[in-house]
Amino acid sequence: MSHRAPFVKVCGLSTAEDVQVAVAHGADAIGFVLTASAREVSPQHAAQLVALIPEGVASVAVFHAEDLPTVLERATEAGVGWVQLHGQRSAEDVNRAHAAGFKVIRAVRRDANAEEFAHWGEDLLLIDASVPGSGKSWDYAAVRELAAGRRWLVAGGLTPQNVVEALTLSEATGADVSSGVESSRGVKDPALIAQFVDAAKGA
Ligand SMILES: O=C(O)c1ccccc1NCC(=O)[C@H](O)[C@H](O)COP(=O)(O)O
Repeated sequence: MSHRAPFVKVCGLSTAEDVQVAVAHGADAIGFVLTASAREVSPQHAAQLVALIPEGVASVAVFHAEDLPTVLERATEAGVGWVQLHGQRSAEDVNRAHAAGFKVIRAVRRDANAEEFAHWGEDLLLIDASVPGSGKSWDYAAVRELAAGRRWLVAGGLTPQNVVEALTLSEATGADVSSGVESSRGVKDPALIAQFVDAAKGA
């Protein structure tokens, strides 16, 4: 792990309070799920929350199976600066998102083929559990060599309790959380968001 404070992204937010708590505690990125999910928000709703995010904190729209034209349309409507691409993707998708003015987090499953771990031009790689947003943890040390030298986020099953260990084991640039800061599926708990960001930033 680098000696710089880890990059921390909190994902699947849907209320002003949750955004404000994450920002106040020093989150580097806030994610809005614009794909089918218990956490899905409309691009219009996301736009209202993006307006609360100060300059210097990344606003991220998260997608799964959507094609690039749909990604770009929804992300533009939401007013985010970044897109996070899960699902079957190509280097061309990354290029097209860049050409449209977005920074890109490309998400890969921890058990993806080795070629998917190659650098396709994304700004950040995110290495996730097999099912994104499922809250399932995995062996965070397993991809350390594969991802060495990359800027990447560890994700999947992180909590305020295990994020420091995950960052240490994985040597990732940062961490991403959703389920681990929820009181029930899709419902964020501001106190858990604060605990997570504090813990990760102290790592
Ligand atoms: O959150 C979802 O439901 C979701 C659905 C489809 C694609 C991505 C989704 N979420 C992405 C994330 O929240 C994070 O990148 C990551 O998977 C966090 O997972 P976890 O902390 O285990 O919930």
